[in-house]
Amino acid sequence: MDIKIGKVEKKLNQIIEDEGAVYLTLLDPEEENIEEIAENIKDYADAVMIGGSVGVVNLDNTVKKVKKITNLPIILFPGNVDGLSRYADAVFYMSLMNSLNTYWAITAPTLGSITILKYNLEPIPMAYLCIEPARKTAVGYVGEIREIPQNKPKITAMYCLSAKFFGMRWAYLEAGSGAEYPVNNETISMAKKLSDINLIVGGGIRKPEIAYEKVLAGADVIVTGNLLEEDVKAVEMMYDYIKKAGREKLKN
Ligand SMILES: CC(C)=CCC/C(C)=C/CC/C(C)=C/CC/C(C)=C/COP(=O)(O)OP(=O)(O)O
Ligand SMILES: O=P(O)(O)OC[C@@H](O)CO
Ligand SMILES: [Mg+2]
Repeated sequence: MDIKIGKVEKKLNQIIEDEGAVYLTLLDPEEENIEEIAENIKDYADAVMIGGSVGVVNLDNTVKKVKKITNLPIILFPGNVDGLSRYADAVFYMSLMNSLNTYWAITAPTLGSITILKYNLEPIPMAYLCIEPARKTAVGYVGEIREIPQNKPKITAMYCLSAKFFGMRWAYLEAGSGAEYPVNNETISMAKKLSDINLIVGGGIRKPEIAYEKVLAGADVIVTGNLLEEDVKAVEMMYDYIKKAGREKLKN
């Protein structure tokens, strides 16, 4: 079997090339007003991520609903092997590289691999790196992480380099959903410079100015989740700032 870069990943790469930055919104299948969120993000998000650390139910229905409303690519963001749906387009095929438990680093993705093949989902190979303050969030607890400190940016950068050497094309710098503060700019810029892997940054990004800074620091993709659960109209300004930073990055 040939491993080819699939349609969704090509689209993300194309947006990075043309616009300098991608905006992904994360929807939690647990969320009650999923339709309202989908309706509001459809003109701004480049693609939709769907997933949760705990309590994932009705995933198929959620994916179908979001697909019908938005027509955007749906990328699964599985919190475990049950986070897969045949109705999605792609899946972040992720290893939580800094987990203390090999289950999250390799067993869960391995157990999911056969389902991904059978469901014909496009796997997007990604290192999932949980950075301070992720330990205090759901993913830190569930994923049994060995938290990477923010004042040691080189450690994160080395994980990104390692991911690249392993053949992964993406690294997700995750401060944790609902994090008190996001991954700092120094960590992002060192990770990008050392590894030049496609960088996704998320967790605790609530202000467009902050997303703007993260893109200029080296993030290729910005993810917001909780923000839109709290104020769905915030999506427009978030989009504007991310794309503005993307254009500036392309100029330099
Ligand atoms: C590739 C396959 C099949 C599985 C990979 C499974 C792995 C490695 C999971 C890593 C550990 C984990 C629990 C990840 C969760 C990622 C995720 C869906 C986060 C979304 O945010 P929540 O943690 O649900 O946030 P809230 O607390 O805001 O709801
Ligand atoms: O919910 P927030 O804090 O935006 O985090 C989004 C994402 O990084 C979680 O995996
Ligand atoms: Mg959740």
